[in-house]
Order: sequence, then C-alpha cells, then structure tokens
Amino acid sequence: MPLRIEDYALIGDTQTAALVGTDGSIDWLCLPRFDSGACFAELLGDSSNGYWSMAPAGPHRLLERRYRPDTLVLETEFGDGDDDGIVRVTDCMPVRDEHPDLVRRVEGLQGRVRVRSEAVVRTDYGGIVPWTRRFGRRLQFVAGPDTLYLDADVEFDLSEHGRPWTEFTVGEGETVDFRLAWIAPHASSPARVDVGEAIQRTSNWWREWAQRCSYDGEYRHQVVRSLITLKALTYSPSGATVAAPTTSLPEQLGGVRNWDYRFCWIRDATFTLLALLNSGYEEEAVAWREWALRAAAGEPAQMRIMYGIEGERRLPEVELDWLAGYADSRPVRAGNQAARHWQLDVYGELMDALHQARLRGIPPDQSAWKLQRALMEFLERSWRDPDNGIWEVRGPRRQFTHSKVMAWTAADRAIKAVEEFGLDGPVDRWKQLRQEIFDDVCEHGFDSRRGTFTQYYGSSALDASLLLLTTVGFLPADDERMTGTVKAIRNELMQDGFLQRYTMDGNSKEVDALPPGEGAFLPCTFWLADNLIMQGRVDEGRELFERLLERRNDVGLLSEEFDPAAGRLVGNYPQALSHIALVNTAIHLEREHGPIEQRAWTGQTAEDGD
Ligand SMILES: OC[C@H]1O[C@H](O[C@H]2O[C@H](CO)[C@@H](O)[C@H](O)[C@H]2O)[C@H](O)[C@@H](O)[C@@H]1O
Repeated sequence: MPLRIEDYALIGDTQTAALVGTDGSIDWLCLPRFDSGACFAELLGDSSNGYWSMAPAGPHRLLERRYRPDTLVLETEFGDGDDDGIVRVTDCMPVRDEHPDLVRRVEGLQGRVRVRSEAVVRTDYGGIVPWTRRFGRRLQFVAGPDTLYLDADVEFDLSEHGRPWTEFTVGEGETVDFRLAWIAPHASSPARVDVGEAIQRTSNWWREWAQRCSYDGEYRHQVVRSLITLKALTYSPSGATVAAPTTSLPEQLGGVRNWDYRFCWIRDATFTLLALLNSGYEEEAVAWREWALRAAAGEPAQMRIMYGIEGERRLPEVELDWLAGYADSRPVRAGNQAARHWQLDVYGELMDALHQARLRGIPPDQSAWKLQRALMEFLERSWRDPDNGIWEVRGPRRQFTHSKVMAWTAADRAIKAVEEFGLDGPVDRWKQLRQEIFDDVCEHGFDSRRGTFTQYYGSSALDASLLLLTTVGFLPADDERMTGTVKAIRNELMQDGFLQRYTMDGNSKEVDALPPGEGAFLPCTFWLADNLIMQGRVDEGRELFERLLERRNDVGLLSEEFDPAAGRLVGNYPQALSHIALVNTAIHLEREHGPIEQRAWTGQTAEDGD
C-alpha cells in the first residue's frame, strides 16, 4: 500500500522539490529542475524506481512531524518500539549556490536508536540504474547526463542487491549527517558541506522570507504556510511558478486523469501574482510579470496557455510505461498535451495581471503595452472562436462561457489602461467590443429558465468556473444572475461539502473526452467562499473556508482535489492553485465585503457604464 498523498511533506530549493513521507522516505525528487527526470520515483512506481529511506531499523512509530516555524525545513520524529529511544530526522534543500543539494540530519533525542537508511538512486524517472561506486563515506552514481554524490558520516554497504544501505546507532545529543548532491557530468566533484550549517542557513533564509508577509489577519499561520509553498514552487532563476512539483498523481485513484503539472500555466500564474501582490511579495510578483512578458512575447496568435519554466513552448506528452502509477493509476505522463490547446481565457488573464500590477504602482514598461495592444488586436478577431476552456478539455472545442467572460475581461482592462493610466489605444472600439461580448454572454451563456449561467453556450451543464464572473467584475455578486448561478452551482455541484468542477453526468465525456469521475476541486470551493463573502454572507463563506482548511494535511499542504468518499487528497501535490485560492480567500475574509483588490472589480460593468 503506498502512503496516502497527504502523508508527504514538501522540501525544495526554489528550483526543484522533493516529497518526504511520514515513514522518512524521500519518494519523489527531480534533478536538477522541477521538470527534469526523477532520481527518486517510488511515488509513481515501486522501490526499484528509487527512494531514500531514513528511519529506526526495528519496530518504530511516527511521533510527530512539522516544519520549523515559517520555514521549509522538515522535522520528523520517530520513537522506537517502546518509545525509550527517540530520533529526529531533519530534511531540507538549501537554497542553491552552484548545484542542488539535499541534506538530512539524524539526531538522537532520547536513549539509543539503531537507524537504517537505504539510498536507491535512479535517473530518468526511475528507469535507469546508474553505475554506483563507493569512495569511503562517499557514493557516486553516474548515468549519462546525471551524476549524483551521496556523502555521509557513516559508510554505506553495496552488497544487498545493488541497493546501498547502512545502519548506525545514535545516542542522545549525537548527530549523523547525509548530503545528496547533483552535478553535471563534466563538472568537478562537489566539496563536502557542513550539514548543520546548511540547515541553519536554510532555516534563516525561509524565516526572513516569511517575515515579509504583510497579511496579519487571523489566518496568518495558514497563509504563510501557503505562501512558503508557492515560493517553493517558483523557479527562482526565471520567476515562473509550476502548478505542482509532481506529475500524474491521479485525480481519481486508479483512474486515467493523470497529468504533468511541472510547468507554468498563464492562468495559474496570474492567480499567483494576485496572491503575492496582496501579501506584500512585490519582488516575486515583478519577477513573474517579467517572465510572463518574455514567455508571451512575439506573435499573439502563437501565445501558449502554458510554458516550460524558462518559457519553453514544446512540452511533448509521453507515457512512462515502466512506472505502475500511484495506486495503479495509469498512464504516468511526462509533458502535457494541453500546451497545444487554444484557451481564450489566457488573454484576459494576462491583461488582468498587467492591470493589477499597474494598480499597485508597478507598471510594466512601454513594450508591455505594445504587446498588450497586439494581443487586443488578435482578440478582436478571435474571441468568437470555440476553445478548450479553463479545464483544458480534450473533447471538441466549444463556446465556453468562462472563456468569453475572460475575453470581456481583456477588453475591460485595455479600456482601463487608457482611461486610468493614460495609455494610448482605440478606447471607443474596445468599449464596443466589451459591450458586444457582454451581450453575447448574457444571451447565449445564460439559461433564463433556470436563472443560471451555464458551462458553454446552449448547454444545461453547470461549471464552477462561472464563480469567477464576479471576481473579474463581469457582474456584481448581488446581481440576480449571479446569485442564481451561485445557488445552482451549490445545489448541483456540491458533493459532501466540496465543489465538483463541472457537471459529471453521462454527457460529460462528450465535453472532456474522459471517463467521468474525479475528486472535488478545492480551488473552486474557495471561489464559492469568495462569492458568498461578496454577497455579504460572510459567516457562510468563513464556514466553508474553515472546512477547506481542515482538508490541509498535518503540515498545511493541499493537493488539487479531495475525494470525499475516500476522505483523501487526490491530484498533483502540493498544488499551487489550491494554495493561491486559500491565500486570496483569507485576505478576502479580512476585507469582508471588499474583494476589490483581489481582482479588478471596480463596481462598473459594461451594462451600467457606457
Ligand atoms: O482535467 C483535465 C486537465 O487537467 C489539467 O489541467 C488542470 O490543471 C491546470 C494546472 O493547474 C489548470 O490550469 C487547469 O485549469 C486544470 O484543468 C491538465 O494539465 C490538463 O492537461 C488536463 O487536460
């Protein structure tokens, strides 16, 4: 039985990340970047695909696990059989100087404990067995483009089926240190490091970063944990945030909805920008904005919905058929075919992100406005085209209501750039466009019989993305079309207290081309809380928010979805979109009726404005 997804904690160095289980085993780590092949891939396969365990050798149990306050330094404590002996394993990835490092310290807290560690290193997602050599207390693993070194205070034995292992005893107050480093094969071998100093430096780095959080409300503890998670998912050399550090953790246990999230989605990243700006992280927000402008630069028709972490456009999807999949959920995929999608909303997302930056006094330079004008020209020609929608469905393209509203958002922000920031553009034409889209959505995307907006033009299906119509300012929260939509979504998409993304009935396969069935989508449930707060139903919004907080695991992490029947987190993990939504709703609750800065709602719609 694999560990549950929520049994893992995250450590990372802002260029890649690892998952550490409650059993002390590191079962996922891609080196040197988030999107590289994994050297530990047991998460998606079995022990032959690589892991690094560290726990008492005999019978033992987990006593406690936590992050050092306001850091990404993880401490896991184990008691031996009768709790006479207690050890602490401290894990972290120091923020990188030259190459990636992962350090582990075993510390005796009480009595004497025999500890066992196995370091089964693989490359290319557990598919390649490297050439392993021992030089005293140093192991070297070599395979093609990857060379790894494991330094330890104790010697490893290579005799057990080629799986390096070691056993040692720690007494109270004693420490035994380990360090795994990755280097390019042509680089010289890494010098040894002082693990205690590396852990201290890493703790200080995260604490200083966390102190910059400007949110000081009642959910500060949870907000800071989510922000640290977002920072850990942001590739620091470029400023791009990955949607999650994993691939193919299933949206349904045993199912086929298994995707690679180690890329940067324009949509997700725009939400990230808002969360960062709202919590005082301007530097990160500026880095993201510059990344987005570089990534989207060029011909607007060629803009992508997602990019690699350095802005790469080709992200071919392949199946890793040697991996059995988490809980037998196959296929395991690397790369994401959604990179080739046409999703209309990204133009609105990008226009809105740049508008938000201007609103907060961090205007992009003139060349950004040139790009925005080019995007608007493209959108004026293309907004009527069907697209793959926010959920990236793999069925036929459709006239998705949310996508059209995001085209409206693009026009709205272009108008505001001229009227509020004095930029130059055909504002009358854009006003006409905004009105035209508004009328089109209200005519075709609204079911007047049921009093709700619908997933796509002419359909009866509901879609939780419609909750975003208020946050972008398309309609005020108390407009009866929105209260009707929120009511219908609550009635039909709520499952055991959490929202499904869209109607999953016999017809859903026609839309997403996948067998029905997935967990409840946590970001959408946060969006429902936002709408309730905006309607003035703050207590109901808070109650829902707190229900969502309870779904976080013991170290404050969320995946994308929650399976209410199994009572388990599902989907890629930890997921940026869920943590972003948590931060935004917490801030929103603080301001109660004022989501104003959350998006760009200014109280004026095309209807009552012009
Ligand atoms: O379920 C279908 C799609 O699922 C993934 O997309 C989802 O994750 C994205 C990243 O967080 C998010 O932007 C999108 O709105 C979600 O639907 C997957 O990446 C797609 O390939 C897949 O079709």
